[in-house]
Amino acid sequence: MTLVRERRHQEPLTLSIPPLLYHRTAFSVASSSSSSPDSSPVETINDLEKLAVLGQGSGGTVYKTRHRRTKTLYALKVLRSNLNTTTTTTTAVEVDILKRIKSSFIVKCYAVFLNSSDLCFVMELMEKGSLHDALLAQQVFTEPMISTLANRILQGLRYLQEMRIVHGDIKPSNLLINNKGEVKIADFGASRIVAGGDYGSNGTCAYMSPERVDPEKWGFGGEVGFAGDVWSLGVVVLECYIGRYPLTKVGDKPDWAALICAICCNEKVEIPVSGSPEFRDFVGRCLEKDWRKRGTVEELLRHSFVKNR
Ligand SMILES: Nc1ncnc2c1ncn2[C@@H]1O[C@H](COP(=O)(O)OP(=O)(O)OP(=O)(O)O)[C@@H](O)[C@H]1O
Repeated sequence: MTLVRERRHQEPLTLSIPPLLYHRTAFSVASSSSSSPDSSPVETINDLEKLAVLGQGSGGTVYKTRHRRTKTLYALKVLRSNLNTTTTTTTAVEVDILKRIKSSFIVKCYAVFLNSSDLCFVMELMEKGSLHDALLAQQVFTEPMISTLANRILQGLRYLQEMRIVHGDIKPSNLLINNKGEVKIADFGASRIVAGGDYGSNGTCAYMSPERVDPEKWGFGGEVGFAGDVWSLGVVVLECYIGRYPLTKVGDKPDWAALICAICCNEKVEIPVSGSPEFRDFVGRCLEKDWRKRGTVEELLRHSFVKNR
């Protein structure tokens, strides 16, 4: 991981893609209007040359790429081959979701190509990397910065909610930042279109809500998935304020049991007294353990901490 992070700051290195390796398939996603890359869409994967590795996730690698003719920069996420039934299903869900999305609060996907079993997602390049990178670099987040960030994530969640999509994996590495400093939601690997309250069991445990970790104790119902995304937002917001993962204490053994206990036990999450009353109330509404009492996206968008951002 350290190696990858170091490499992203190096001069672009040209990694050529073997010709004819990739071919276009029925997965191709129509690009939408507005921002500049749309006027020069990627027609084949060979239009792109790889410049550097941007990051690595559990399923594959993300590259910085450049369109050979137009010189437009894109991010290219390559999900590794040997797709089994589960990953194929997950990926098909991700592609289906991406096809429907058009929001300035969500990272744009211009096209998806299939290379035998590798899937390549051509995405909007988010030049400043992820919020996770920013936290690792010990960037200090002031309350106004956190408020703007929370407002954007909530607007993205509102858009998804209108489309009946639960993201299911809101966490710092899935929140990307562009050159303008705008945060957008990325990565729909764990997302599910809500049908009768069903939403995925994938996602990252540290940011999962109590009802996802222990549904028997906390119960479930129609809007439970959306409430889970709000919980994750609360964890992210608190993490930006504190500068480290906030639900376990410094010195706690960072094991699975401690994490589950911190998420699911009955005590309220501690919110630093140094925060403003608005900040403390906002985080408290997100990190309400009982999802039925938790703030909704609409309510939180009207909250004084994020309003008018
Ligand atoms: N569109 C993009 N623009 C710039 N950097 C990106 C983009 N997409 C991803 N990245 C970088 O690549 C990293 C890996 O992304 P990826 O979505 O593959 O995995 P992840 O979300 O970090 O982890 P996991 O898939 O295991 O949950 C991100 O953390 C980010 O730093």
